[in-house]
Amino acid sequence: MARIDNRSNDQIRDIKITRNYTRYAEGSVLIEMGETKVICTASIEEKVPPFLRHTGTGWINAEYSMLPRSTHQRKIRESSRGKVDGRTQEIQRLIGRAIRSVIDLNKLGERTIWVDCDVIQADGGTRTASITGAFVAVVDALDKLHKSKVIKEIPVRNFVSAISVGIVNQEHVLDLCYEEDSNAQVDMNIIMTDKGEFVEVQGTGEERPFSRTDLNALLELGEKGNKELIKAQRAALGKIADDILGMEYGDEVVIATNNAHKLEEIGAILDDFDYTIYSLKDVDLGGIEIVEDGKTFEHNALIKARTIAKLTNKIAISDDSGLEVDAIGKKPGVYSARYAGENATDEENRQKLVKALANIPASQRTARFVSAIAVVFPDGKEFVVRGTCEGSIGFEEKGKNGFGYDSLFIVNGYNKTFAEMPATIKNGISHRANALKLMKSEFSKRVVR
Ligand SMILES: O=c1nc[nH]c2c1ncn2[C@H]1C[C@H](O)[C@@H](COP(=O)(O)OP(=O)(O)OP(=O)(O)O)O1
Ligand SMILES: [Mg+2]
Repeated sequence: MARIDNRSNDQIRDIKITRNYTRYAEGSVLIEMGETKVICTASIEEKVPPFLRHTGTGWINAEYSMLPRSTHQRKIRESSRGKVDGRTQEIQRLIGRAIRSVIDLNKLGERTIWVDCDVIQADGGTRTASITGAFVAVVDALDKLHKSKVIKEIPVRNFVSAISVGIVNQEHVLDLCYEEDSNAQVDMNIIMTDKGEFVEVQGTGEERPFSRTDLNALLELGEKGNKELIKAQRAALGKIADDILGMEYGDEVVIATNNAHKLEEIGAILDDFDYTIYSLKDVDLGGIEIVEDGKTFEHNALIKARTIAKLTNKIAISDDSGLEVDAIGKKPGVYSARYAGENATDEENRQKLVKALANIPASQRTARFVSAIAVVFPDGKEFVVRGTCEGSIGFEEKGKNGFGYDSLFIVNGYNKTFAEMPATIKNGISHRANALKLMKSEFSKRVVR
């Protein structure tokens, strides 16, 4: 049977979230779910209820009300009646619990956020719309506190939203309007986080009991609806949401290097990295020439990753690395690959280094490998980290493993060159390993999976 507004059973109403709707509150949102419209504000008060005084912990309190003419018949103001009715009590407690569940109250500090949800037009789902809208208002209020440096970070652990589901005319439907709500056999409100976890499920067999199969179907609908609501919250909050949640970028990365040895090492070190790793060959860019004209490892790494992210529209990870030898003013540095000239082989570079250091005594042959790892995302966001490995330069080559300057680089504490070690040892202690470790931790802060 068709729904009264012709939606499919699993379709939410049009949602619109307008931020900064009124002027004075720290957070102010108009949320519209179809014909249901609620103004949600979040106001900061620099004190807490008595039970939290001197604990350093904050609080969030919610109030809810409906304007007299938000409904078909005028509803008498609670202030005129002189008391808050049971339904209002229940709803405002629900809103408070939902918002508190995703906020780190310790990090909020000793202050209260007052959430006010005022329904200006009711067409079903006012409590769920209130929660979805209030969350956005609270984030805006917290963002203001953060921007004015009152709090060190925005203490939001998760996004939270709410939607109604129910059984109407024996069918499972999502996001009931008033007409459907008043004819529902089963009525349920589902509050969920962006992680797909439940905060609260309130379900009632108003007209008849419901089965486990019904319940499963309703939860399924609730999950779908909440996903869409959280998408709308994210879109409304833009960059603030990205900073809290990180970005979603898919699960493919390209290693932006033409050096097969580096590729192998990076692949081995990123063995536990939960992404599908591609090389330049896999994306048909093998052999691409990128001009590395930066003055630092970091800059060159960014140049390489930016180019490949742009060409592939995937996350690009690059490495720019080299050797800093103290006795010759940290040379060859960013010129390590071209030390003996443009297109020099590893062999030629090593021979040049051995000659340049011929008269330098053992004690003055200290050096370090440096690796800058850059990550550039398809939308242009980027970061770069640096790892190093300390050692010294031998008088002659030793060992057969590895590549580049490995046979000349004696690792501190090992008394062996990188070329004398198995790859598994090198990949646990190298400049590249150290940089990639930092990369992984920065990466996970910026990305949601
Ligand atoms: O673990 C290492 N063991 C030995 N040598 C190393 C290492 N790590 C970097 N190196 C040397 C090789 C090259 O002479 C230069 C990197 O130059 P660099 O431009 O970053 O790499 P590359 O041109 O070979 O490949 P690409 O730019 O496509 O990533 O430092
Ligand atoms: Mg290069």
